[in-house]
Amino acid sequence: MAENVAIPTIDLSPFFTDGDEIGKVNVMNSITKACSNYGFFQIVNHGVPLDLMNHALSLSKTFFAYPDEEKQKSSPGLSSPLPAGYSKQPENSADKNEYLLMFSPSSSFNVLPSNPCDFKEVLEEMFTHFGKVGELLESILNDCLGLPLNFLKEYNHDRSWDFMVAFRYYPATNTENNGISEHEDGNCITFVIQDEVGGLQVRKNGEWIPVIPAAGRIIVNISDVIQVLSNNKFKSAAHRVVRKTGRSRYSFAFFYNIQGDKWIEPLPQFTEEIGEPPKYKGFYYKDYQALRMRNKSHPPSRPEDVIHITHYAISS
Ligand SMILES: O=C(O)CCC(=O)C(=O)O
Ligand SMILES: [Fe+2]
Repeated sequence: MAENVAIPTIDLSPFFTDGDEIGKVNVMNSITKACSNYGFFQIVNHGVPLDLMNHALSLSKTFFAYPDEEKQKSSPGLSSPLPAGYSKQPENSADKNEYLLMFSPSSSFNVLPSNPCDFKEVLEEMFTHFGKVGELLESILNDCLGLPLNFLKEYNHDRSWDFMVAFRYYPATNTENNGISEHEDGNCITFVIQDEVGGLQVRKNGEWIPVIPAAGRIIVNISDVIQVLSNNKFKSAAHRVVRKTGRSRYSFAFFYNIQGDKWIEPLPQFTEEIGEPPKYKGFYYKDYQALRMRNKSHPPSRPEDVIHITHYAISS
């Protein structure tokens, strides 16, 4: 494993400072480079208060330490498109974690815990802050890709499919340390904070690079939708979580998403306008989501049968 290769950390403060145009261009160049190479970077000065992130991680530890009976008071409702509420991976799952999933604070699907008492409020605040970071990053990516002003904002204006997950990964055993198997995310842009235990790893040029935990940093990864829209100009990052022995690991992931009825295909700016063939067939996002959910509910016995974005790839 490549211990000495760091994931770039990018300071977003120029985007919170009036008139720092040179700073903005520098940030955009760094983000363009990270997204073109392997789709992963970290951000600081992103607008999410450090106290809030620490408080959220600490309340999450309190919540997951409750007996199952208490946690299961937040079990998901049946009609929810994703299991909003508390769930545990089934015993036979390769992934060893339990999690609490929520949609936007205004969603009627949410089943948020009433204990610890300020957890619900802190989760909702986290969601709102992450949503703002999502909008900021989307507008930066829009400009990095050279798309018309506000193109992605208008194309992806419906925020109802965004969701956030608080995770607890169990300590590794002597024989087994998989927290989440290698994957790419299906949405647009993912934001992750992890506690000091660490364990998130990114694949770069065939090597696994650990993302070293650092308070206040948000890890950003480009996901499949952006990879398809940009016809592979920006890469959807392969990553996994490896568990450590002796300690549980806690993290939050925010999935800045796109509404299911959206048609996703490589944009003309990256295909016909530059004489490049599209690398993907178009698809409705909800169909891709359904296939990905099926991977989880009915895991194929052969790894090569797991559906990835390559399912829509056009072979050249
Ligand atoms: O817990 C983490 O650090 C990352 C989780 C993740 O990759 C995912 O849920 O897609
Ligand atoms: Fe992921």
